[in-house]
Amino acid sequence: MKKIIIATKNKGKAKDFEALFGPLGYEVLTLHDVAEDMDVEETGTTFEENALLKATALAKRLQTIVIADDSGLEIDALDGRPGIYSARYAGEEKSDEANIVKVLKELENVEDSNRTARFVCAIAVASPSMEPITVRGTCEGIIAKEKKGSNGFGYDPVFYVPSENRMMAELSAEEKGAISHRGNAIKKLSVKLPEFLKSE
Ligand SMILES: O=P(O)(O)OP(=O)(O)OP(=O)(O)OC[C@H]1O[C@@H](n2cnc3c(O)ncnc32)[C@H](O)[C@@H]1O
Ligand SMILES: [Mg+2]
Repeated sequence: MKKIIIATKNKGKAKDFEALFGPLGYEVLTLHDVAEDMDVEETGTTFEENALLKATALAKRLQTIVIADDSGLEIDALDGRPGIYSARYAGEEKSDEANIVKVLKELENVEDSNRTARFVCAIAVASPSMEPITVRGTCEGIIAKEKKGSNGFGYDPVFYVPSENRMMAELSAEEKGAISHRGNAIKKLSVKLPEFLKSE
């Protein structure tokens, strides 16, 4: 089976990638499989910069092609926060539950029409011999007032997807992949990646 390496330790993200790459015949490997000790500091100021940091560090170490994803939630009423700080919004322990509680508290007095938000996903592909590339996918939604659904990860239980009339956490992995920021980024990658591989 063909293998694809994603420089992530986030198991929810890994599941999303499995839903996207599995049907194409790829086995998805993560840092847990190839470099458990690796922890790249996300010092960039954009999703793209952070995705590049993660992808290039692992590509250098493994001497092979690697993909990385840096993603997050931009809430308009919070001037785009939590943004690139989405994973650690409520503290270093990276708790999905605590992050949701914090966001809902901050939006307590914000009415429905002003609760617009989007998920953003930057994917970087790096190899030891090539200039890396990045793509960005987004997914528009509305932050709900309470949690619903148990699929997915992160902010999915409070992210209402108007086109599906459900929370992201109520979608199956396949349904999420068809409309999500990550799925949209992968669609763009499928256009760009063949060029990248040809010149490698
Ligand atoms: O850096 P890696 O190891 O990949 O794992 P991470 O969880 O730290 O990943 P990021 O730095 O990219 O932060 C992404 C955060 O944004 C949120 N997020 C990203 N994509 C999401 C999705 O599809 N559904 C819900 N929340 C998401 C969630 O809180 C993630 O922890
Ligand atoms: Mg991270």
